[in-house]
Amino acid sequence: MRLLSTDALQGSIDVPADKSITHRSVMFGAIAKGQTKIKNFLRAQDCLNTLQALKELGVPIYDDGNTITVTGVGFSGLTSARQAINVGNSGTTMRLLLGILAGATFETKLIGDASLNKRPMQRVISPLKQMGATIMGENQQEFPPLIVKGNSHLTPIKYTMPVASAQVKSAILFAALQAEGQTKIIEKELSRNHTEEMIAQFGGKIHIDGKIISLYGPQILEGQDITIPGDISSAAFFLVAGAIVPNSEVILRNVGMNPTRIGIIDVMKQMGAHLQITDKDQVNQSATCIIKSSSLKATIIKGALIPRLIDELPIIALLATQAQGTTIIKDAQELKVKETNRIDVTAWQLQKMGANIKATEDGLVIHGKTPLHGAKVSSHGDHRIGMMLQIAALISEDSVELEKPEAIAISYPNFFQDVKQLVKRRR
Ligand SMILES: O=C(O)C1=C[C@@H](OP(=O)(O)O)[C@@H](O)[C@H](O)C1
Ligand SMILES: C=C(OP(=O)(O)O)C(=O)O
Repeated sequence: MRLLSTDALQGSIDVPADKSITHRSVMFGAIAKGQTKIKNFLRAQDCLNTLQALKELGVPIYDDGNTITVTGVGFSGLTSARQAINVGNSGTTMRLLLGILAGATFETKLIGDASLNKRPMQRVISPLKQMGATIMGENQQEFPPLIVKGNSHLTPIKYTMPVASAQVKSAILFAALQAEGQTKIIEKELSRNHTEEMIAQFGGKIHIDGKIISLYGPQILEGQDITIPGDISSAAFFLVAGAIVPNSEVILRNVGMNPTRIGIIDVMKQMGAHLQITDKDQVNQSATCIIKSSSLKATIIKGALIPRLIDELPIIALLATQAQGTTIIKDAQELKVKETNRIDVTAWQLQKMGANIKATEDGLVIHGKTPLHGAKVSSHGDHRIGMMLQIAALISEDSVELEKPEAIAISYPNFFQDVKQLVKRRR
C-alpha cells in the first residue's frame, strides 16, 4: 500500500476508545452480577476477540450497534466453551482470561495467531499455578496454545512481580477475586491501573499503597454503566504527527488521561513540543490535546517512565528522529516480547527510511535530526509499527510502500480515514 505524505496537517479527530479499558469492561461485565452497559466500545479486532471469547464461555452479550449489554453471570456462571477459544493477536485477552479461568473447574483451550504463539506466558502461568490453577502449553512449553483447568479452591498469594506488566497484575487480580483470603501484589514499577480502578468501580474492595496492592477474596462485583474514554496509545500517532509535520495544528478530542498512561505527554513536553491540554473531564479521565508543529530536542527515557508509555515507544522513536541531539531509550526490554520485537523492527524499518537509529539490548539510540526518504517498509503484522510507519511517511521526501497494512485494524480500524481527514496538502 502506498502511504500518504504531506506538508500540513490541520483539523480535529475524535480519538477511538481505549483498548485496555474496552477489554476489561466486557470481562468485568461478565464476572459481575447484573447488567453492564458499555458505551463507546472499541470495535477493533483485539476487543472483538474478547467479546467473542466471553460469549463462548456462556456470557449473554447483546450489541445494538451502539451500546453493548453484558448480562453478568459471576465467575461461577461461566460455562465450558464448545471448542478452543481463538483470541487472535491479543496478549491482553489471553493473559487476563487465564486469570478469570483460574477458578473455573472446566478445561479451556486458548489459541491465537502466529505472533501470539511466540509471546511469553510463564509470567502469568507461574503465579496462577501457585494459586492452584493448572495451565499447560503444548510439549510443556510456556507458549500458546494453552490449556487452562481452574480450581474452585484457589489460594491467595503474596507475589513480587518480576516484570512491570499490567497484564500479569490483572490476571492475578482476577484470580484473587475468586480466592479465599488476602492476595498481595508488589509491583516492579507502577503499570496501568485500569483493573484496580474497575474493581472499585464495580463495587469491589481493593487497597493500593504505592506499588503494593492488596485484595481480600472472594468478592462479588456488580454490573455498571461504562463509557470508555479515548485511547492515548492511539492518540499518540497524531500527537507525534502534529509535532513533526510542518504547518500543522491538530486537535485530538477525548484523549484518556489516566496518570499511569500519559508518559508520552511528559516526554513530548520535555522535548519542547507545542502541546496544550484543555477541557479536562475529571469523571471520564479525558481531555482535549492540541498539538502544533514543534522544534524538538532530544531526551532520555528510562526507568519508571517506561511502563507509562510502553506501547508508544515506536512512535516516540520516530519523534526522536526529528529532534535535535541524541535520544536514548533504555530499560525497555519488554518491547522485545510484544506483537513483534519492537526494538529491532522499529530500528530496522526506520533505518530503511534514512533514520540514524540503533537497537540496543534494552532500547534504542536515535541521533536527530535526519530527513526521511522513501522506502519499502513492513508492519511485520504489528499494528503499532504499521501506524508509526504511516506517520513517518507523512514527512518522507518520496513515496513509501507499506507491506501488511491490515494489521492496523487490530487496535485502530479507522486509522487511515483519520490520517486522510487531517492531511491538508498531499505531496
Ligand atoms: O494490560 C493491558 O491492557 C496492556 C498492558 C501492556 O502489556 P504488558 O502488561 O505486557 O506490559 C500493554 O503493552 C498492552 O498493550 C496492554
Ligand atoms: C502489546 C499490545 O497489546 P497486547 O499485549 O494485548 O497484544 C499493544 O496493543 O501494543
